[in-house]
Amino acid sequence: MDKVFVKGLRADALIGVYEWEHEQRQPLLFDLTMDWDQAAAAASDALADALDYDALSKAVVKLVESRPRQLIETVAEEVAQLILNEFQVPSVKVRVSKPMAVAAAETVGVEIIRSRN
Ligand SMILES: Nc1nc2c(c(=O)[nH]1)N=C([C@H](O)[C@@H](O)CO)CN2
Repeated sequence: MDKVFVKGLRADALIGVYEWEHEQRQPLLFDLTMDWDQAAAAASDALADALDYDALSKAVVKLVESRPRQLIETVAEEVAQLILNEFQVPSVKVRVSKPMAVAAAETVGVEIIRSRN
């Protein structure tokens, strides 16, 4: 299957289980990979036939920054469901990195793959 991807998408989120994390926004970075058949877009050269990665990226940042959450697992699931339902994508891989979470690590995170029923 063809893919559309977005790498290193940043959203400044209220995210975490600790008290300070409920008040201070911190960056989350998203790597998103969507299954998407490119044939129609390539033939028509029309954005209407493509998966618009700009619109998708803006929708993801808006969702992530909209309200506080405790776990990055929750964020990953919500982002996956948004992409599946709002952009009619058959399958998506969502990788969420939280670079400020563990001082001794470059980054930590979770990765999920979800498909439409
Ligand atoms: N699997 C997870 N482990 C932890 C999370 C998380 O979201 N998922 N969150 C925290 C804290 O918020 C941490 O990031 C603060 O540094 C701890 N473990």
